[in-house]
Amino acid sequence: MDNVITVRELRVRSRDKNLVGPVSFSLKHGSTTGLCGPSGVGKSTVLRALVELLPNGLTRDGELQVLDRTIAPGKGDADLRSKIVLVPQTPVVFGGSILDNALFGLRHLLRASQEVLRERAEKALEEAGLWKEVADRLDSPAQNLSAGQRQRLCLARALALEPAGLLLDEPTSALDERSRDKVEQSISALRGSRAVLLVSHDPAQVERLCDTTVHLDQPVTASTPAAVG
Ligand SMILES: Nc1ncnc2c1ncn2[C@@H]1O[C@H](COP(=O)(O)OP(=O)(O)OP(=O)(O)O)[C@@H](O)[C@H]1O
Repeated sequence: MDNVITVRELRVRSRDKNLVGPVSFSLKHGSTTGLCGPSGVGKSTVLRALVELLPNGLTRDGELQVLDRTIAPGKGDADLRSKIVLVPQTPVVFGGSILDNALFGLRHLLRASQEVLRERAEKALEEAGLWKEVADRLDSPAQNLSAGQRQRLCLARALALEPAGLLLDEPTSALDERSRDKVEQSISALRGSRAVLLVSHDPAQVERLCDTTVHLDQPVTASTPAAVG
């Protein structure tokens, strides 16, 4: 199976209004795909649709296939969300330690000894490019990390689940150049091992990190000629 995610004619609707799409694309194992388009066109909404975490009132149709499973609308579950993990634009850091944060999610999904869980979390911190900066303070509060480190901690939390696909929503939009470079290095290192869908407003970043690009156009509505026939 080469494709981790395949999407055909995906649309997101709010009651009778088409908000997003139709859009079709596939994410190949080991490749990084940019998701681009003007503000408000629906990039974040597409990411949420892929993990079946749309806000109340929004529904999707069209085909969504994750690995060898077709996900019917409304049938997303924990299994889907451990294989495909969404890292939101604003890093969510919980009140505990750096290690607690890296383990969050994994603790709920993996029945394993503390030792095994910790190994997985440490590996994920390494993969996210944060290990060297936090190895000597895993028990200190995650809230003390810088914005760039928080973003990489969220990446580590996602990677600890060993997902086949990662959906990254503008992971560097709030960062200075130095922090951005570090996050980009971490994303770059995922090439070959994960399918990554990266929402970015920055064409240079897409050029640096992505193998292919999906351009999201304004939604097709019933009144536009493109929707007829
Ligand atoms: N819960 C909701 N109910 C109704 N409409 C919504 C809801 N959430 C998002 N939308 C609408 O869906 C459209 C797409 O929003 P979305 O945030 O996905 O765009 P975006 O391309 O990610 O924008 P940006 O680049 O500014 O982050 C917008 O018109 C937005 O107003």
